[in-house]
Amino acid sequence: MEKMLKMSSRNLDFYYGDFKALHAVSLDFFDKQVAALIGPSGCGKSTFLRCLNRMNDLIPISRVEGDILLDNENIYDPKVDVVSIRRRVGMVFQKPNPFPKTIFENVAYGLRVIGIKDQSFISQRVEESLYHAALWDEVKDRLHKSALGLSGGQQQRLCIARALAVEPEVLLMDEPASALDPIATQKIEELIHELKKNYTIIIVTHNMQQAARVSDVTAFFYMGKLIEVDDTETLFTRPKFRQTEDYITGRFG
Ligand SMILES: Nc1ncnc2c1ncn2[C@@H]1O[C@H](COP(=O)(O)OP(=O)(O)OP(=O)(O)O)[C@@H](O)[C@H]1O
Repeated sequence: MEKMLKMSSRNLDFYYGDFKALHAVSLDFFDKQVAALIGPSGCGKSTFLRCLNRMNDLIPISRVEGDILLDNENIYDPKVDVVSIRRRVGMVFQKPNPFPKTIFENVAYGLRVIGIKDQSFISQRVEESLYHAALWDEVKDRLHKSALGLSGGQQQRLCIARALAVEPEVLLMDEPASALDPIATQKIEELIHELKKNYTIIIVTHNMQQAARVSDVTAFFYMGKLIEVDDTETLFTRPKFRQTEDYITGRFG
């Protein structure tokens, strides 16, 4: 099947004040694929991820040069509405960050923000989102209890449900399992496998086994540069560059 280009960065430079954190990164992401971003601490993975839904706009000293295209439209074009970009490109963070509200209200939150008032529509979307985040069975009898009573792994799946509720096209995940135990991590990995049937997923991970398990393509970053991107299996078995090989064989990082 022909892969469809969903998102891409073109010659992306990123600065925190005078510090250049990304150097001319050009990278393509295809529809219904999982891409993993790997590399040693500080290489710019999270910075790059946050550029993809303009989360870095919130950092006053930051500056972006180059383009990021979503369905061929530059998301940094001044005409573009940032809120609509963040709706289309959802994000899940390293530490589960549910709001101190009920499980139901956490998932309904984004729908209320965009002005949806129809209660039966909201209820239906909450149920669907929890179902797609593989959490419905565990919470269906306690929807109106606090989200803070859930386990860490459940909270992270709740955050995924919250992101799914507004029907994003792309899902960004910044080390979504690094704060979780092995069983909760496995559930998140299985979930990623299911979600890629409907979404483009881009995941930052420190865990190379995880990248190998969940992703179709892997991109290796080093010191703010994209060194190499390839099919995950190829990158992990026949990397083209010395730095990639050194990293994946554990010589540094
Ligand atoms: N808000 C900020 N202000 C200034 N510099 C920053 C900021 N955030 C990140 N940096 C710097 O930008 C570089 C890239 O950081 P980034 O967090 O993107 O790396 P990373 O590869 O995701 O690292 P890690 O795996 O440790 O999370 C680092 O040198 C970091 O110190």
